[in-house]
Amino acid sequence: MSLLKVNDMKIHFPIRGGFFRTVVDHIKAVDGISFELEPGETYGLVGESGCGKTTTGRGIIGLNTITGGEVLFEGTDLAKQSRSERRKHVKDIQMIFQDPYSSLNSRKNVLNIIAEPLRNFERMSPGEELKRVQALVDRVGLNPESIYKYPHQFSGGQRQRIGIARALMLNPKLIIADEPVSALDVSVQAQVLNFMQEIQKEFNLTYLFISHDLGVIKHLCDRIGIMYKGRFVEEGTAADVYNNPQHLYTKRLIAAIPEMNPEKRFEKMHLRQAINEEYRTDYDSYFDKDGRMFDLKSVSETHSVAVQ
Ligand SMILES: Nc1ncnc2c1ncn2[C@@H]1O[C@H](COP(=O)(O)OP(=O)(O)OP(=O)(O)O)[C@@H](O)[C@H]1O
Repeated sequence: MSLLKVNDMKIHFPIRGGFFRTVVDHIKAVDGISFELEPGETYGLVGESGCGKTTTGRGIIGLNTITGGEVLFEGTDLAKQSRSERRKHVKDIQMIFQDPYSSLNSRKNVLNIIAEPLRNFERMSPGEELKRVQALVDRVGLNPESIYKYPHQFSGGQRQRIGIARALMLNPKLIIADEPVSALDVSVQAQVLNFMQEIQKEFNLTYLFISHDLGVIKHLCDRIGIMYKGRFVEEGTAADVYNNPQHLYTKRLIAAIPEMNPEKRFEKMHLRQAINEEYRTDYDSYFDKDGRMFDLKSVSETHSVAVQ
């Protein structure tokens, strides 16, 4: 059984207008996406800013109300459960956020930050709690005395490690990592991602990585879904999506990845130019693999046929 099954999920936000603030339209932030995560798998959700990635993550964890479709966690539809039933599952799904500066409470020390999720779910003696926090602080590579320090006393990479320790505190099955390294220096990004990969087996974790940068996460992911305007334009194994992209939009994301090799850099510049010439003003029209153009509205149907 899949650990997570997102089935035709829709999250529409109402736009209100007029004197009576009636609903005049909707922002279709997520408009019918489907994907599954097997236990132990790493799935990448990739797309440009505003395509609905964060809304998807928040919908799975219950922070955004789902307006259509379902989210099954270990076969159970979370949205249909009572609050107390949902609580049991909510501790199995933890989120790591983009900005380790604002996501940690600056007035709490590391001990209280890391212990907080545990205190919400389990009763434990202060001694036991301290032991667990110390073990996690050690595992994420921070000094034992770190637990009495405050977030501003750490570097960006160290703060993200504190965020990871907090997420691990409840022994979750699924971690949703929303742009976990995009606020960090390039040199630190790889360290944090490598560390996340290192602990995956040890803690039996399944990852949903959310990123605007295919280059950053392609090495980590088993499968990738490419999102555009609330829908999937393409989904497949990371190798297939990266080496054999079927959609112009995916090709464009790949072309945007900075190239370190000077010879390939030139090649990539040409690719970018060619793609830009092929594009009209928007990405709403795509070329399928036979070179036919189709409208984005039909992309989800085309996609579901393609992946069967
Ligand atoms: N609570 C909300 N109310 C109204 N609109 C929202 C809300 N949250 C998100 N949106 C809109 O939904 C769309 C998708 O936003 P979302 O944050 O999910 O995109 P994203 O792909 O994660 O982009 P970014 O990486 O910039 O956060 C955007 O147009 C955004 O303005």
